[in-house]
Amino acid sequence: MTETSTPTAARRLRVDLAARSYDILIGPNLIDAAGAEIAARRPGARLAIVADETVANLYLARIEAAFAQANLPATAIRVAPGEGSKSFAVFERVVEALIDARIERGDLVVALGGGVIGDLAGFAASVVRRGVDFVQVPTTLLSQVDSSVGGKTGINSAHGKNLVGAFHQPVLVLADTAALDTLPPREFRAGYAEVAKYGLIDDAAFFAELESNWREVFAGGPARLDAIETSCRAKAAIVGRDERESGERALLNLGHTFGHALEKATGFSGRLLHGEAVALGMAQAFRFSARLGLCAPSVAQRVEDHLAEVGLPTRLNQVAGGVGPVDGLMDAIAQDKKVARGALTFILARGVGGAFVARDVAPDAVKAFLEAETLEAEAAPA
Ligand SMILES: NC(=O)c1ccc[n+]([C@@H]2O[C@H](COP(=O)([O-])OP(=O)(O)OC[C@H]3O[C@@H](n4cnc5c(N)ncnc54)[C@H](O)[C@@H]3O)[C@@H](O)[C@H]2O)c1
Ligand SMILES: O=C(O)C(=O)C[C@@H](O)[C@H](O)[C@H](O)COP(=O)(O)O
Ligand SMILES: [Zn+2]
Repeated sequence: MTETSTPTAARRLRVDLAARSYDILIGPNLIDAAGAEIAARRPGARLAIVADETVANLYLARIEAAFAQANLPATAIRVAPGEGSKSFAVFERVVEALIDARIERGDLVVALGGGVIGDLAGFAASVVRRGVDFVQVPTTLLSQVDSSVGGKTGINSAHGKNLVGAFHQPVLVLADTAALDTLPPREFRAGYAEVAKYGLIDDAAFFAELESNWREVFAGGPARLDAIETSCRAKAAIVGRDERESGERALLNLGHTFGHALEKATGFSGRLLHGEAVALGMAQAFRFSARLGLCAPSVAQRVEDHLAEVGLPTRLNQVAGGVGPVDGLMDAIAQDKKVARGALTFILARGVGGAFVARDVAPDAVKAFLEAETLEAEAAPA
């Protein structure tokens, strides 16, 4: 896709990946500008919009109108909302629908929705005709600050989270911040976990700012826009240096080794949203770091306090229906994509903003930690 100046007034960042570089535009009402933005870059393309039913009911007509105005013919493919759509069955249906719509190599798939849709539609785009380009139009906080950027796409397996997928970068990201006005509070909160993650990884000043100003971020306005931009900038920088997670990109997995195991244990269901699992997983990563003597217990407490203050879960007893036995969690952890020759990798921390990739973490230490966490949950049921 050729680089172009944007027809709309929006904040613009760039993911620098040589021939796969692309823009991230952030601002209100970008859905209405999607036609002009895409036509400026890919005139004459045919589009297939993938959306879940909830997002389709809210925004499909508007984006279709924008595409019609820019003379971009578009078909729509609807799927059920929720993590369950990151499945082989739904993936097959989307792939067949894209082929049926005669989406060719020069055309575009448009992922309109949250991270589920971005991961699913992006993966479908990566395989149809051995790869067609796609555009991310993220409509949740989580997808605007994280999943729409970086090119990880995929679906879940019975063995665990995101175990089938591909690296396939989008050619453009249009984050319409006004779409967040219709997002349910629980979903906004879940997305906030990934915002806080950037502070915890390597930006202590950002985390401190969030501790002071999180209410403004939740309320909307400039603080929210700033938080989205800071998050995208942090992710774009890491992805630009390590597109395929051979090194530092693994830092973006802070909280995810525990979190993905918890998502599997709760059946990839609405009992625990991805962002909620990440919040709990980050609290656990810091408590585990403290247990290993890597950071002070007060640091882990500070992290937990902030996540809890915004209403995110930080302890196992807050997961509706529980998470089952520790052996089930350990099985899921053994399937984590960061495992190398059977050795476990975790993202641990020496402090707020001091995350690092810890390779060859002893399974016995992880198990003992999870047993302690489980005992504590059983002693204090919610
Ligand atoms: N590829 C990556 O780098 C990456 C990064 C983080 C997370 N993820 C994945 O993203 C997924 C989670 O994404 P999510 O939290 O966006 O979930 P989601 O896509 O399921 O969206 C959450 C819910 O909000 C609804 N919704 C979306 N936009 C809305 C809007 N503007 N108004 C009202 N309702 C709206 C959806 O219908 C859905 O029910 C997980 O599968 C996770 O693994 C991927
Ligand atoms: O982009 C990344 O890299 C991340 O790890 C971002 C995570 O927030 C995201 O949930 C990602 O899908 C997890 O990646 P996975 O490789 O552990 O499945
Ligand atoms: Zn995540």
